[in-house]
Amino acid sequence: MAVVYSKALPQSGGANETPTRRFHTSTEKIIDQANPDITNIYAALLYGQQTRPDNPVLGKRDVLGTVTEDKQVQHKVNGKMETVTKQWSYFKLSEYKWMTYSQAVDYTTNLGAGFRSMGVKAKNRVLIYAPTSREWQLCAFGAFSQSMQVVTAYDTLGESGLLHAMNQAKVEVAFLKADQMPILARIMDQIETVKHVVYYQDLYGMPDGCKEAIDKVKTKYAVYTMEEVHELGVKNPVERQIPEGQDIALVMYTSGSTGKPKGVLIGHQGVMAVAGGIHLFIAPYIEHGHDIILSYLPLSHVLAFFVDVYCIYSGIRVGYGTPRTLTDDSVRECQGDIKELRPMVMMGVPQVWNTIRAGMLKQVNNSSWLVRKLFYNAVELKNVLRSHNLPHNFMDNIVFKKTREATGGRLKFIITGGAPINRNVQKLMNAALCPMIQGFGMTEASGLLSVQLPDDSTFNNVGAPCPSVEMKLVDVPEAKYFAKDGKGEIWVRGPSIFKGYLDNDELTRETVTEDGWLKTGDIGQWTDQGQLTIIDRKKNLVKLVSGEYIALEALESTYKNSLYIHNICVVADSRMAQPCAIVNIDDNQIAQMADNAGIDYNNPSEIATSQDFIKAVLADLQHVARENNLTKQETLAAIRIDAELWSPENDRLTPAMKLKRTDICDYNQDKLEDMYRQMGLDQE
Ligand SMILES: Nc1ncnc2c1ncn2[C@@H]1O[C@H](COP(=O)(O)OP(=O)(O)OP(=O)(O)O)[C@@H](O)[C@H]1O
Repeated sequence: MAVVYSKALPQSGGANETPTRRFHTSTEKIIDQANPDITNIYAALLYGQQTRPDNPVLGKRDVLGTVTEDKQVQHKVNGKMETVTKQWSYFKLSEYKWMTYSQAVDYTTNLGAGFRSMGVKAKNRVLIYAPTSREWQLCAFGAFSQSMQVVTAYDTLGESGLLHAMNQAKVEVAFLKADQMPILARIMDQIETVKHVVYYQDLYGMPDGCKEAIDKVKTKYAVYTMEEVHELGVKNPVERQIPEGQDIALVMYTSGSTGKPKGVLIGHQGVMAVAGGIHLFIAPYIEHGHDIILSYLPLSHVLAFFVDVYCIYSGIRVGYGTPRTLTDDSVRECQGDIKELRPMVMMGVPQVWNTIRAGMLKQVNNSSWLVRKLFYNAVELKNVLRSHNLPHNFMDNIVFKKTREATGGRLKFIITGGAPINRNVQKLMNAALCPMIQGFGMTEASGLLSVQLPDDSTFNNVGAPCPSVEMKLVDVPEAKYFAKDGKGEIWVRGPSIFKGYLDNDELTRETVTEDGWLKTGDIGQWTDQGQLTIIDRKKNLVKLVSGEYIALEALESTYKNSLYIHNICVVADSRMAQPCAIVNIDDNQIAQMADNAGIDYNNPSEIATSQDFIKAVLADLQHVARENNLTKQETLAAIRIDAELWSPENDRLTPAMKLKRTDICDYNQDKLEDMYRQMGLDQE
């Protein structure tokens, strides 16, 4: 009999809403804390210290140096191949060095005492503007040990965003990596409330320009290294001032996919309710005190943050890595983070998995016909066997040995979230690596709202509601989504819901109802097994000229099946009968793709605008549409290519790797207008 992952509460639901559903084993009670009675984030670390004091918990690699290499790149110029020399620099890293629970408690207690002796008090705010690292998390726990609040700012955030976060949140202390100091130096005259600046640096040192920036910052602020603050704490010990559950832990800014990031007030108990909820169902799949997770996604994003906290609480070691050093190819004279750490669990946003998939398929597609056939059939077979609960791991040693070894060979399951994952990507990862589970989360819910279990072999869903929330679907009449058909906007309620937006009560009232339901803005549907499927986001539903709605994100996820594209932004409005798209193709790969498609060109810089190449890519995308049974009105009518790789650095993606639609359209205005002309649309 099929498992039912969530259950409807009796006597719930109404004319415009589905019954309320909860995780199948917690229909009586929503989980509101981690056990035993852990309602604040610092207590999660203390719990680890009490239960496994000498177990390693936080691991990092030191940067030992850099290695610069010349690379010969082939380019076709005026019909002739030319070789250009480019310089690339790579990090050389140490092995992982671990801090035990006891050491982490001592260090953060001293750091908190250090903050206190600088004059920082409970409820004051410490802004962390640094990449994901052990230092990031130690600073956060140091602040929590004295009931200070942490304000998060993505390390890729530009000057204006950083200034906005610092001034809006009335930050007292700014904590940075030395590399970020030049940015602080540039905006320091406009910073209003900061009194102290604390920085850390790599063992190897800091990049050019940072020392001068630090000197400049010192003219206005008291500047300390992290070690100096720690030493201050050692010399001036004070009692820890552990927060209450209802205290605010974080001012976390959303990723900004729908506009300006909003400052979300997240409570300690909210995060620990999520941790308690996860523990209820994930504990059987984990070897606590032994398993390791690789943490490399931005800690300023809720997804990475709550997973780290859960791991610290439950005894999963957290090893820090960076997107720049994950694989062996990206470092020198050492192994990449994945192979060095050999994690059992790893998390990623769909963009990460899409890149891994493209790498795998490139290798497979370059092999002989027989190997290709064997590989693709094995992917299908392993998924089928898994879905019937039949033995399938024997295939790992025959077909998937290489792909598994590339990720250290110990992965038990991988987690994807933050945006929809393509079914084919999930299928491939299930087979070539290990089970991939999909979660659905939101900053306003302290992280997790729903997630699949590791032995759930179904696709196109984000699992059951987390035991820390209850959920219902509510009519969205303008888009013709009705609860009576089992569809509607996802509303959630529970202890993990946020405490409001910073300085924006009006938006808080619009987002949370008086009786505590958070309106997620996402459109969902229940499966027969009680899992949630996300059909789209309210803001990304677009009405076509026919009056029908199309779901942009869902379409993008489908079109990513084309191996031509690195990323895609589907564009539609009420003048159109069919959508069009801006397609992002990596300019390092475009020449190879054009060669494969037999397209003639004189210079690679011409390919993105070559009509023949555009036609070839569009034809492939239309083929993908047919293969996936998209309707005519969901099929792309035209495309244009943007060959500058979209990234958070060039403002085309949010730091959580989601599309920044407005920015993408602004940067490609000419291309859009050209496409609209081709589609016979009036210019607005
Ligand atoms: N597995 C998933 N599938 C589809 N969408 C997802 C998934 N996980 C998260 N999301 C989307 O991410 C949203 C939450 O993201 P986050 O809190 O980072 O802010 P954002 O919505 O991206 O940014 P902003 O609120 O500034 O526009 C959810 O509301 C949902 O739309």
